[in-house]
Amino acid sequence: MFPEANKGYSYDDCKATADWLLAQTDIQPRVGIVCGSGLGGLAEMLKDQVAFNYKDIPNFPQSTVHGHAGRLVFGTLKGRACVCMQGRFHLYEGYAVQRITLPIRIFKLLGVETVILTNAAGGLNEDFKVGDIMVIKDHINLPGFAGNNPLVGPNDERFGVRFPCMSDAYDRELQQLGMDVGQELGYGDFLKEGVYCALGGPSFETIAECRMLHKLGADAVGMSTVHEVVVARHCGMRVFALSLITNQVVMDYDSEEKANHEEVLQAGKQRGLQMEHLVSTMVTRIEHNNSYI
Ligand SMILES: O=P(O)(O)O[C@@H]1C[C@H](O)[C@@H](CO)O1
Ligand SMILES: Nc1nc2[nH]cnc2c(=O)[nH]1
Repeated sequence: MFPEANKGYSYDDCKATADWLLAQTDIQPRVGIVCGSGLGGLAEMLKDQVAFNYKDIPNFPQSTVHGHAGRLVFGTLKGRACVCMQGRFHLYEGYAVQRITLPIRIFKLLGVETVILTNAAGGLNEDFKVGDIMVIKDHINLPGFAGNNPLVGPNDERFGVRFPCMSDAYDRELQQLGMDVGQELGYGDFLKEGVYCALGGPSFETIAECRMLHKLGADAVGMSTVHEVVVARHCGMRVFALSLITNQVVMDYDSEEKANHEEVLQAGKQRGLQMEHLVSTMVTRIEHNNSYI
């Protein structure tokens, strides 16, 4: 009934992977971080690192995209225990959506309560500039519209309910905290809020598609994150997510601009440090405020 590739990720399989990891580190993370394209530098900030290459972790897929190192790093960020995916998986790599979201369930079984995700995205909102950081307030899951939702298949109640609510997908207190921390750090000029829309990729959008997504209410477009968010919310973890606007999408037939992965990685290099600083400061504040954790 379900594709072969989706088999083998039962609760027990996820538990086996989580237990395998926990047996090799004393770090018990409460915060799980997923780094987007070119944004893996955050993992380097972790102290007392215990790192695993994805190829060595039972059941883990492999990273195949430039800018996604393929390491799971445990460590502490300003004293708080974290686990960080230095590289994520995408639909366009050929993995089933249930497979690319497996690490999120492993986060849950490791004891993670809050998930922080970053991504690189194209700006649809005409007020956005390259280098802007967008606090994600909501998403449009276009692969999900077509039935490609990570929760398709038998539901295991140990993870969550059959029909999870998504109207509160992005934790409102964490969004506010993100905006406050960004202002305190002096990022006001390039800190935005908005709606992220995910497509399957790997082709970038046509002009007509960008115009349509803009009309639908999306502020930024990418190829990830929403599947991870659905799985994180299904199993009750809180979510905070940031997009780095790495390029302006092309909306005009007279434009000579062409989206490409190199400019995406380049924008990550230019704004990476500020993204890392925002996330690490968020992590500190989550620790200091018991209402968040
Ligand atoms: O993993 P993210 O969503 O940051 O990666 C984006 C989407 C594509 O994988 C890639 C395009 O340049 O960057
Ligand atoms: N789909 C999509 N993903 C991106 N990731 C970074 N920029 C873009 C973009 O313009 N479109």
